[in-house]
Amino acid sequence: MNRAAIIANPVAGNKDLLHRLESIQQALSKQINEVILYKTSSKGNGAQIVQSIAHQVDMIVSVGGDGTVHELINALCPLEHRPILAILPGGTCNDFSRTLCISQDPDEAIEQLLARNTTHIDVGKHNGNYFLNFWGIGLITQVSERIDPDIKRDWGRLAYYISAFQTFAEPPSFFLEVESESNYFRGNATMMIVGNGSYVGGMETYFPRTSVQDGYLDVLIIRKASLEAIHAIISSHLLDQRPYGEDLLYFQAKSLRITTSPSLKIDCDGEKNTFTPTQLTVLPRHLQVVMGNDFIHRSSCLSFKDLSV
Ligand SMILES: Nc1ncnc2c1ncn2[C@@H]1O[C@H](COP(=O)(O)OP(=O)(O)OP(=O)(O)O)[C@@H](O)[C@H]1O
Repeated sequence: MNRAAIIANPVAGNKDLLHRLESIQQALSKQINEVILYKTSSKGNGAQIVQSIAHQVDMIVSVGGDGTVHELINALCPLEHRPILAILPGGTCNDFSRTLCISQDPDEAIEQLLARNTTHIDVGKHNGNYFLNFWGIGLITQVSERIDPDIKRDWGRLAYYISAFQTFAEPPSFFLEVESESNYFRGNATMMIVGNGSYVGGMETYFPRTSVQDGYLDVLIIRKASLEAIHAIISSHLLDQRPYGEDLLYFQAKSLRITTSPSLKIDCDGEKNTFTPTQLTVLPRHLQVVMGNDFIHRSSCLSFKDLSV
């Protein structure tokens, strides 16, 4: 490997790694001829940096949270030559780094970066936007929109759960039509979430068994935010089975066509810039990433006990 670029977001939640950027650069320089360090100057600058350097580097290291990773992969994924992506978790939730089993401890994460064990992972795509972790509408969007930035800064991941409890008291309801290659749903719903990775808000709440290498997106539609639906989700965790119940629907898909009434704001890896209707597809093994030590082991025990798709 000849060249790498570190792209760090100085305003992301966890500042531990920011003070160590020069030492990370030096450590990588022992293995790689040239390592360039960039600090983003504003939202969108990370994407500009990727567009200007991607053809010259073999690896891009994201230092920041899921918003930073999301911005970088949206510039990386449309390219023909895509450098390897490495993630050093420097945000608040760091969902995608967790899916890749990257340690949340800065020293261990740097060790894993230096080991440079890589694998290829699936990427989700909707209307020209790319996502690694999740795509959602309804309750999930309202939960993250209601998060108080002061609570997020002081309480980190807990802010998501405070907001979830507040939103659950008055869940949204909308008309949803979803068509995949093997499933069709039409009716009222309170939330739809599509997972590529398994973490949302720092926890494996919806997709503890999803794989980023199976060529499928996992789809969960919650018709009603009822105790029955919560019970079905908790039971699926405890029993290692697909969530099943009157108030929800769970399936896997390679492509989805989604319409809602009214049009809804989409939460995609935590970014909320797009609206329904939309079409989703999965790009199998589209991106080469640096993985954590347990990734291979975790991937080998991901299937549900009930194997039907
Ligand atoms: N220099 C900058 N100034 C302001 N915003 C920036 C800058 N660089 C990047 N951003 C934006 O900051 C936002 C927040 O960053 P990020 O999501 O990585 O951190 P976080 O919210 O703490 O982490 P997480 O999403 O994992 O909870 C992202 O949308 C990113 O595009």
